[in-house]
Amino acid sequence: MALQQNGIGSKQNGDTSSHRPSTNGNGEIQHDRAEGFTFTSEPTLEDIRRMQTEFTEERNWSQFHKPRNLLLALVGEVGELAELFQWRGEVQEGLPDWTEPQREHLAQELSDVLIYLVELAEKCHVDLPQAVLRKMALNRLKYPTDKVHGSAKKYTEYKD
Ligand SMILES: Nc1ccn([C@H]2C[C@H](O)[C@@H](COP(=O)(O)OP(=O)(O)OP(=O)(O)O)O2)c(=O)n1
Repeated sequence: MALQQNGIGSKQNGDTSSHRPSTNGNGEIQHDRAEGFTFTSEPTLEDIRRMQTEFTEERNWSQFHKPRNLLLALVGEVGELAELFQWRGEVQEGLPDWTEPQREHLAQELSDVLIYLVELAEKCHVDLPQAVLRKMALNRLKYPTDKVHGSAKKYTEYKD
């Protein structure tokens, strides 16, 4: 697995040949769609699950990493993430006013959230990548483009 550094706001390493999965209108994964900011393709969620399992097993911490504890840890990290935005007002996409140390701190807090989320899903036996595909399909059904285009209302507020 090739782990690459990809700082917040960077533009994907200039690697135009890498796969960039996205979904079409039917939820099928497509590749190589032109976008502004994209992620590198690795590590996958399964890679992250496996690396975190190694990390906890090496420390004999599996005994503590039960679903409820993982949920509390996840919520704690979401709180730390929120603190970075607290009292700043709205920020622009790409965080142009943030310093490099602030961006790195943000990258770390986002990573903590993802790591605990992936481990919580694992311990609950939820296959997270597949669950995301199913949920996005549901979201598309709930929010048909012709009905909601340009509106941020919740689906319960739309009249048929
Ligand atoms: N019992 C633990 C402790 C840590 N971690 C891992 C997962 C997170 O990615 C990160 C969390 O570490 P900390 O609890 O030290 O939290 P922070 O890294 O956010 O440090 P701080 O709270 O000082 O900001 O380390 C873990 O899996 N299990």
